[in-house]
Amino acid sequence: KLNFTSTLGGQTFNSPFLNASGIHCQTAEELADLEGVKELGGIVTKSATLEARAGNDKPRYYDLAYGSINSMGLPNSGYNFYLDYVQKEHAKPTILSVAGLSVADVIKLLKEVQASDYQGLTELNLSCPNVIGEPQTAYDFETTRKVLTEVFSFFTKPLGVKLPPYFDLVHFDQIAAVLNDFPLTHVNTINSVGNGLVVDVEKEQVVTKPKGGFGGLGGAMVLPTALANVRALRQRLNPSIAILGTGGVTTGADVFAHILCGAQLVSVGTQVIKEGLGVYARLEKELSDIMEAKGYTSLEDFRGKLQVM
Ligand SMILES: O=C1NC(=O)NC(C(=O)O)N1
Repeated sequence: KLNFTSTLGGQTFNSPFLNASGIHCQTAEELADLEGVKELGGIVTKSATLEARAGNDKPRYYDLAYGSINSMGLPNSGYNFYLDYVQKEHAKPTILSVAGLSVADVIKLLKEVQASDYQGLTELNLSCPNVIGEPQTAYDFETTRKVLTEVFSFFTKPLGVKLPPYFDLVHFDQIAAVLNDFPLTHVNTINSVGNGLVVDVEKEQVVTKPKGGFGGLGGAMVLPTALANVRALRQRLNPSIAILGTGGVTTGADVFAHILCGAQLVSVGTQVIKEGLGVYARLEKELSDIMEAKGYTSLEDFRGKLQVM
């Protein structure tokens, strides 16, 4: 039997698989579905904002052979719904994803989480690319430091951050220099590759309505970017900060690659939309087969051990 267990923020995850925040985790029904997926190690909520949001105009999601583009705009039921949900009894650990449209909103939201009885993990989404007029906070290193300084002046529960992809090695150095100054349990990397554009040549038109068709990219096409961000941050962050790998997972080999680059847990988003929640059973089987073929019995046998030439 393979050992898939790991601990994070005081919680035990019996499997390395997570749902990517935003995919099949916005409503009570979707969250109940996730509870029933035995291969899932934990449940991540849709990023919650102070007030409920309808999100951007539709169509705001489009499926591609090589991935997806989305411009959802943080549609969610408001943080009270998700904070109530995560405080209920669950067979799996939960990660409460939260997002603020301003620093003040983030502080107000996290003060409510701190004051609640919730003992699980919280993840601050600093990287949504789709709120019209809002920047991806984590591309502004000074603001990120400012936000985390204020948050950790009162927040004592397990907290991670969801990061956008970076594309410049100097930017990996700069964001790591900020994050290493705070007692984070984890970073979750990557969020979608922001502001891509898909064109329907036959119609001579964009495929999503918000923002003139600009949206976050996910799925197979972002795997190399996701792996680079997992690897670069694993090389730079304090060992006390775990890495959750998100982005581009369609096969067990992709899960293996994320873990080889340093991921402790691995999220699946676009592929859940394409294949349904049965994808987790397939990924677990494929990962297990790869591990057995290589003689590995535990994720620790190869985590973070990517070889360079
Ligand atoms: O952080 C986010 N990343 C995305 O790719 N989309 C959602 C959204 O637009 O709500 N949020």
